[in-house]
Amino acid sequence: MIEALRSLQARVTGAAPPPETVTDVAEALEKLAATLEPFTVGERDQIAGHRGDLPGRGQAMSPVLHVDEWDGAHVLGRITFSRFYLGGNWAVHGGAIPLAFDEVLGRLASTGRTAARTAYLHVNYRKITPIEVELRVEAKVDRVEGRKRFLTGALYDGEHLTADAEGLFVELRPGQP
Ligand SMILES: CCCCCCCC(=O)SCCNC(=O)CCNC(=O)[C@H](O)C(C)(C)COP(=O)(O)OP(=O)(O)OC[C@H]1O[C@@H](n2cnc3c(N)ncnc32)[C@H](O)[C@@H]1OP(=O)(O)O
Repeated sequence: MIEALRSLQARVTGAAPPPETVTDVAEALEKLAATLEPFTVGERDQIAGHRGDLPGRGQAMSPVLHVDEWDGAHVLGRITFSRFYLGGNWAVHGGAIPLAFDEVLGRLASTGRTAARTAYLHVNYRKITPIEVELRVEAKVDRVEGRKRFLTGALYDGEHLTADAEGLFVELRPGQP
């Protein structure tokens, strides 16, 4: 279902259908939304974001990270921004890149440790990040100071660095949301 939704997002973004097709698609989507409405659950029980066994944790918000290496200290993986993430001139939208970094660094920050939240995320846009190209993602934990975890990450198109990020993730105290 989530994979189909990702595909739909990319198709909708890249399409210019005739008005009758727009109407048909809109009706079909409204029907689908109505089909799911009776199955609305609380956050704890929803599928999206909670299925570690599915690509992208089963959520369609950020692009899927395909993991090649992952431990408590570093991540190596691959990520492809579909057309859904198009900003302009075949470059990924500037807001989608921090989204991807937050997903990777945020998960790494909490791997094998108490959960942490993003306190800040600084992103440098070095070159255009292309749409529909498999990119290499690298991330690591640089240092831990008490509750503070400092992580860095980078996105590469081949040998070209397209963006890098530095984030602070603060360990949550018991009862902190
Ligand atoms: C499975 C999940 C995968 C995806 C995960 C993605 C992660 C996310 O996106 S989380 C959502 C986005 N983030 C948020 O909503 C966080 C909102 N902010 C907060 O909840 C709080 O401000 C929080 C938890 C970050 C820190 O608050 P609090 O626990 O009270 O910490 P606090 O005592 O103020 O600060 C702790 C230390 O961090 C430092 N610090 C906190 N915020 C910052 C900041 N923005 N910049 C610099 N330093 C900071 C403080 O100076 C302090 O340092 P020191 O111990 O040296 O004095």
